[in-house]
Amino acid sequence: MHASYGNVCRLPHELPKSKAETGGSGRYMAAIELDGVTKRYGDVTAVRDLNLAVEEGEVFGFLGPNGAGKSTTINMLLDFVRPTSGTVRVLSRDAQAESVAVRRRTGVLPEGYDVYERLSGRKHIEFAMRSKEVDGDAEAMLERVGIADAADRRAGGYSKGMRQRLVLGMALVGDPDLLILDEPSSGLDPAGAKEMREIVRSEADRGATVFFSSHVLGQVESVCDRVGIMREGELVAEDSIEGLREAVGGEEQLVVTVDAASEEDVEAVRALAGVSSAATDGGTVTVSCESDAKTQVIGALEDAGVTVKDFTTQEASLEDLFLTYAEGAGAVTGTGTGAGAGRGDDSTAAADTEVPE
Ligand SMILES: Nc1ncnc2c1ncn2[C@@H]1O[C@H](COP(=O)(O)OP(=O)(O)OP(=O)(O)O)[C@@H](O)[C@H]1O
Repeated sequence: MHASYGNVCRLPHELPKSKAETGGSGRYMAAIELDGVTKRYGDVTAVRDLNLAVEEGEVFGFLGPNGAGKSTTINMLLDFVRPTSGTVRVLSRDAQAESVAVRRRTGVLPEGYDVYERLSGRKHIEFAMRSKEVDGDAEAMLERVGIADAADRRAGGYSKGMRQRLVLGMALVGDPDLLILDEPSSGLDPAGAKEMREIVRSEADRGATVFFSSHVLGQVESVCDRVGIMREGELVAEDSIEGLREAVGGEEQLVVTVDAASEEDVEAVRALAGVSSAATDGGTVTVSCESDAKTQVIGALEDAGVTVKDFTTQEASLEDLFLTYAEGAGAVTGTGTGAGAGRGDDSTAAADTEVPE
């Protein structure tokens, strides 16, 4: 059995104090800390002066186009690759000097993991338990990842998605403090992708840190607390998705369906702070505004006696943001004039959109 760590990783600068400080102690609790990390392969600088901190209990999405340095970063976390300069700490330990201890507390789902063709799923989980020196219920783990029915079949006969589920089960063995998932949705059907999201959230809820790379931005958007975007070896963005939206100055477009609205009604909306424009055709009111002004817009219309039947919003999707940061495309405006990428309303934005390569 061997693993190849294909993708992902990022580094931090400043931790949000709300989650990073614990119990008034003032101590930052970082599960991953990269400080001034550079990795060169001959003339190629795969990672350049990377500073990144991922908090304990955080779900962090590590994004970037091909060749951005994600895999190299992940490999440095696991001491499969050593930095040319800088320091890497994982679970408060030195990633190089204490790599065995780090790996014991870390569950890894590598990209392109090869299963033992002749061993059953159950044997794989039992193998992971022995490696981690933990006891556990292999059957229950297979149940959790949705392949209990195939527990005693040879993994060589598993489909791609079943193999992915199996390797996820192996990563979850021993309730690791840190989960590193490289393209975890790869090969999964929509139900499997949903289950994966639920597992990621439940792992975070029990206190684990989840660091995962993905090109499926809908998945990232729905599960990550923060994301980091790598470009040409450098971390070009690190924030919550909402924070990235604000950083690129994106406004939202609010389309309100009403019984009837007059120019006078719309004037009240235009007067609100955070509203840059508003117009009506009588049956709908279209407003460009800052995200937190939406409630006031609806309120102002209702105060003016207008009956609001429905409304939709359009905002920059993670795909828009990704293209802005990773590809250096034009600014995201949230009104359809941004990076040329798709957008949707709040309920459908960026669902399972693959990053263009
Ligand atoms: N062992 C190596 N020898 C030489 N160059 C390498 C090696 N590993 C990575 N590189 C180079 O470092 C850069 C970053 O590669 P890396 O695999 O970290 O990118 P990535 O973001 O994971 O890409 P992808 O999304 O395609 O997996 C690339 O230019 C790559 O060619």
